[in-house]
Formats: sequence, C-alpha cells, structure tokens
Amino acid sequence: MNNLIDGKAIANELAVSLRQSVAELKRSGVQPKLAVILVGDNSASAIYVRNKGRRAEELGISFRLIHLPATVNEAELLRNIEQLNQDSGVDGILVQLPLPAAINEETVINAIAPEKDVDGFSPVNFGHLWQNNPAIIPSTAGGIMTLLKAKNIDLTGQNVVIINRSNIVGRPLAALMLQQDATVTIAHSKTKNLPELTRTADILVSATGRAAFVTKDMVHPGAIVIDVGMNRDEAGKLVGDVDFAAVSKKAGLITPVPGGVGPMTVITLMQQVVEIAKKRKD
Ligand SMILES: Nc1nc2c(c(=O)[nH]1)N[C@@H](CN(C=O)c1ccc(C(=O)N[C@@H](CCC(=O)O)C(=O)O)cc1)CN2
Repeated sequence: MNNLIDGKAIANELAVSLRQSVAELKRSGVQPKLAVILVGDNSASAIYVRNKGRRAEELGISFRLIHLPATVNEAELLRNIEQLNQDSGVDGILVQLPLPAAINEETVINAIAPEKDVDGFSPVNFGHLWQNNPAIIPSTAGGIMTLLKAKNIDLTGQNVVIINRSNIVGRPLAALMLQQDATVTIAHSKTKNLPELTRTADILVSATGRAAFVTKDMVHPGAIVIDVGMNRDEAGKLVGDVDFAAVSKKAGLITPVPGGVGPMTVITLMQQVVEIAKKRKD
C-alpha cells in the first residue's frame, strides 16, 4: 500500500541518529536518563511503559521505572516526584497517564519540575507552546508533526480537523499545526454534524478511543488520516479509531494501528530526553 505512513519505519530511522547523539553525550560524561512513574496495573499503560523502556535501552538511555500500587496516596506519589526533581542524574520525568481516580492528575503533573517535564504537560511548557515558543512538547503531538514532515506535507492553509480536545493530543497538536499556518478545528463529543465537519478536512486526526469511529463517509477523497486511537476489537486485536479497510481506499495518506503514531510517540519522547540531557553539557 503506497498511501501508508509507516510510523514504525520512520521512528527506526530517527533512532539511528538519536543513538549517535546519546553516544556523543556519554563520551562527554553525560548519561541521559528517563524516569517513569507507573501507578497501578492498567494493562495498556504497562505496554506503553514497556515500549518506552525498550526504546530507551536500545538507544543507550538509562531508564528507571518506579511502579507504585494503585492504592498509593497522592502524598507518596508527590514524594517520589520530588526525589526525582532533586536527582541531578535524572533528565526527564514522566508519570504515565491515566492515574487512579483518587489521585489528582493536575496536582501530580504540576509537581514535576518544568525543566524535567519530558511529557510537556506542565503549565509552563504548555504556556511556552501556546506562546509560539515551544520548549518541551507533548510527544504524541510532536510525533505526528514529525510524521507529516517526513512525508513533506506543507501545512500552510490546510484545513485540519482534530477529534480530541485533551492536553495529551488535541490541544498541543492544534498549537503546533497553527504555528505552521494550518486552519485548525478541534472537534469533541458535543460537536454538531461531525461527519459534515470532518469531510472538510484536508488532514483528519482522530483520538476518540472508539474502534471504527471514523468511517469512509466522514473522509473526503485524498485526505490525510492520522489515527491516534488504541482500541481492542471484539477479538482483542489492537485497532485504531478508523475503519482502516474502507478509509485506506479513499485516503491520500493514512497511518496504521499499530505501527503509526504509537512508535512516533515513543521516539519523540526519547528525542526530548536527549535534548534535556544536552543542557547538562552547557
Ligand atoms: N504520561 C503520558 N501518558 C500517556 C501518554 C503520554 O504521552 N504521556 N500517551 C498515551 C499513551 N502512550 C504514551 O504513553 C503511548 C501509546 C501507544 C504507544 C505504542 O507504542 N503503541 C504501539 C502499540 C502498542 C500495543 O501493542 O498495544 C503502536 O501503535 O504500534 C506508546 C505510548 C496515554 N498516556
């Protein structure tokens, strides 16, 4: 299929130069290190964290996983974050989301030192992003931008519809696309006449968490379709939000699930760990 955007292959290409950057840093006495806090036993989160650990190891980035029980209280979680904030050997800190309901996500994210907030979710990094001066950016949004760049897509004047308004995907992606002069619409569960809106999209991004949500009647011929969904179908198979079999026949370019946005999220995270570590040299 020649309209496929192979995120796995693009991530693997990026890994080659990133491995060299890590090796250079190590030669200059800096060992890049990522610390991940995983709370509870969400099976999807465990897989995503495992993928991050594997990629880090393969690149030569130190990876520390702190796995806390779902019953951990907020104060204990904040203590762990503070220790990592104070540890000069740790470059990037992230808390895998979602967190158990009893824990306030915002309090936790705000506790991460902005200069180590490798997810780019803190108000400081979000503020920089929306001020057109991005520092550390959310990895999924950054990964999607890299995919489009790899395919030489010029965003100027393109109509983009993003079905997601989260801080992880929709909002940061909208900011990044706006910076490249796209016309961006964020759609969500209360949006009226969604198919009518999505048919206006030159680039359609979906992150709804619902399998087969994007059907072929929602896509105009030749559109670029970016599928951020991670869902299980009735047979337990990993699928995205898009009815891939039908939509891929109509789309100009399309990302698969798995092997599309997911690997780009992970490699972008690693790129940012390395960028933070480089600051230790200065
Ligand atoms: N602290 C964060 N939490 C979450 C984020 C995030 O960016 N930071 N994003 C998502 C999940 N996510 C990152 O953690 C993520 C999603 C998917 C993948 C991935 O490797 N996907 C593979 C398939 C994996 C599988 O087999 O299930 C693929 O698409 O090929 C990595 C990371 C929510 N939480």
